[in-house]
Parts: sequence; C-alpha cells; structure tokens
Amino acid sequence: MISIALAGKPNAGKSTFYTAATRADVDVANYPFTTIDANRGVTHARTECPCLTREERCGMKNCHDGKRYVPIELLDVAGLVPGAHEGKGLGNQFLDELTNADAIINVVDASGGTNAKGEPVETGSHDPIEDIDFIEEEMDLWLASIVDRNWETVERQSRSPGFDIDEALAEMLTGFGATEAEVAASLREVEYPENPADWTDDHREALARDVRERTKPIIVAANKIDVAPEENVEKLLELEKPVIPTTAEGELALRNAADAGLVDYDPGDTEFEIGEGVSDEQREALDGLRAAMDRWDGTGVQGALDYAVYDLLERITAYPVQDATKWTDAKGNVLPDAFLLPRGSTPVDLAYAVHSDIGDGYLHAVNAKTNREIGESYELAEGDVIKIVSTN
Ligand SMILES: Nc1nc2c(ncn2[C@@H]2O[C@H](COP(=O)(O)OP(=O)(O)OP(=O)(O)O)[C@@H](O)[C@H]2O)c(=O)[nH]1
Ligand SMILES: [Mg+2]
Repeated sequence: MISIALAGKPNAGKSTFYTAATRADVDVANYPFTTIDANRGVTHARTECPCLTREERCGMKNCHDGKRYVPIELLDVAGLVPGAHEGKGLGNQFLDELTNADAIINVVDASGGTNAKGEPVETGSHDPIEDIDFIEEEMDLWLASIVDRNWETVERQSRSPGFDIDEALAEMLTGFGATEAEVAASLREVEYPENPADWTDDHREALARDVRERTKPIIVAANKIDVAPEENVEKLLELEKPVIPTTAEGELALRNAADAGLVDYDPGDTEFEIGEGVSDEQREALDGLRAAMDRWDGTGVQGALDYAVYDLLERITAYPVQDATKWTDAKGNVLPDAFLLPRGSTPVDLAYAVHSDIGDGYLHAVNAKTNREIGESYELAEGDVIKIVSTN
C-alpha cells in the first residue's frame, strides 16, 4: 500500500490531520511533542469512480455516489526541530520512520501561532516560511549521516577487485527506499570521484540531497487556515513548491458532524450542507468554517492526500474485474478493487499487483470500458476497468 508520512515541527497539527483522515483516536494537544510514538493508520485517496460512466452507482463501501476512496497508509510521527538529525528535540529515531514513506506531507502552522520549537505564541508572530525548508534540510542531513556512517565499509570494499562504486552506493541507499534506478539517476546527476577515499562531506551531502528529492517528494500543508492571517497563506502559496492550504481541525469537525448526522459532507467536498438538529452554536462554528473553505477551496486535507498520490507519486487508479460486461468479480461485486499503480503501468503490471500467480499466468487483457482486447504494452489510464485473462 502507498504510504504517506506527516512531518513537521511540533504542534503544527499533524495528529489532528491524522485523526481527521483516519478517524483514529490519537493524542492532540496545544504543546510540543504530544506525539512520541508514531501512529500508523489507513486513509484514502479520492478519485472519480468509473461507475459514474454507467447508469447505476457501484454501491461499494469505498464509493460514495461515485466518489471513490482508495486505501493508502498514513503515518503520524513526532515533531521535528532544527538539528533533529543530530539528536535535537526527540532526536533522529523517527527520521528512520520516514524511511517507510513514499511521500511526505510537511504540515506547517500557517497561522504563525507557534514558534520554531512548536511553543504557542501570539497568532501571526512567527513567520511560517521559516518552518518549510528545515524539514527538507533535516531529512537531507540525516540521509547524509547514514551515508557517512557506511563510508568506511564502502572504502573497505573498494580495495577488493571488481569493486563498483555505483553498485556499492545502490546497495546502501536502497535501504532508504530508493530503487536502483533512482540511485543510478542520482549518480548521473551529481559529480563525484571514482575512489571512495577521495569523497568529501560535500560529495556525500550532494548525493544524499539528490536521492532524497527523488525518493521522498514533499507537499506542504499550510495548516490552520481557519485562524491564519490571509497574507501568511498567500505568501506560502507563492513559493515555488506544491502548497495546499488546510484546516485539519475543520476537517475533523466536519467528519465528526457528518458521523453524527448533522451535516452532509464527504471528505474532499468543497462544501457541505447543514441538516436538522444543529444548535445555534454549532451553526455559527460551521458557518465560520464554510467561509474558510470558500476562500481556500475546501479543508484541503483530502486535497493534500490526493496531491501526494496522484501528482507527487504519479499514480493512476485501475480496477480489475472478472466480468468485462458487468464489471464484477466472481461474487458479483461491482468494481470491487482499485489499485494505485505508477503512471505508465501495463495490464501485466496490474495482473502482478492483483497476485503474482495471476501475473505469472497472464494471457491477455480486455479494456472493459470499450470491450476491446488490449496489448501487453498498453499504458493504463486513470479509471481503466480491466479484465485480465490468466492461466491461474
Ligand atoms: N485552529 C486550528 N488549530 C489546529 C488545526 N490543526 C491542529 N490544531 C491545533 O493545534 C494544536 C496541535 O495539534 P496536534 O495535532 O497535536 O499537533 P502535532 O503536529 O501532532 O504536534 P506534536 O505531536 O506535538 O508534534 C492542537 O491544539 C490542535 O487542536 C487547525 O487546522 N486549525
Ligand atoms: Mg502529534
């Protein structure tokens, strides 16, 4: 399953984001380092269900009237402070936890109501721009320190015949979740001496930075837009990196209200309807939230997750079925499964994603939307419904 991690300084709203997205109960409080042990749970990416092209909705649990929710993993870790890679704050152990993530959502307190350490200060008094780069910096330095630690081994290996520096580095860095292709691409990008003994800290840092950029893409969630000065959010949006304004607290309130039957809202909707039985106080709070959502295009929580999956990680959603006409599995469930595959994936890749046996026995595939057979090298598109014919 695709895994996304929430990173950021303490008190930025990571656990609130996590609770809103996963509906799991975790500690949230207005002081730094509320979270110590990482939380790991399931949330979803939202996309349009292919059932929208047909008369009837598919009726699956993860499809709300054509809004399709595809499971992904979300990770909530301890807050990060400058110097974390050398043990500041809660230290670097949780930087290790980020190793498991495919992409990072950097949660920033856009309200400027917490300082660099995450301590509450007057709203607007801290510049959130200062909280953005240090996350990348800490991740880069931490990876550089891993390369550093392993350098003696590389130097030792380099004395044996047949040593290949590219291979040695690929072996070390695949442990960080990098693929061999990604390490190879980084090694083409950065300049370095052939002999490991001639490498300097600068070489190692440049390599670490390049590998981190390739393997841990980041989107910024400019959080607390419900209380943030508008110019803070605008300033963040002007940065040359992906930024999505969010209100984790707003999303949490909406999900709670929806669960209680007070509002009609699906995660990722840009608006909601207030139902019966809402108190005046609740209505006032919801109207305030509505203003922020109108201004910034929803609560942004679902939007940040979707951006991570479909833009940063370049995934498409493919739906394997057994019956190409009814779009069902053997039990008659309509569009039972959705797979998030890398862009460029083929029907054979989908077959392997379903099960390695199905992949091994692959014969051919049918595009269930057109009812035409498709070739092995056909590039799957977002929302494709595919029948795989396999000997297994
Ligand atoms: N106004 C507002 N407050 C928020 C929002 N998101 C989180 N908060 C508040 O910010 C404080 C910190 O939230 P947490 O979710 O515990 O933050 P965290 O990043 O997990 O903090 P650590 O675990 O200490 O690193 C709490 O008081 C939350 O209620 C938001 O979108 N708007
Ligand atoms: Mg927390």
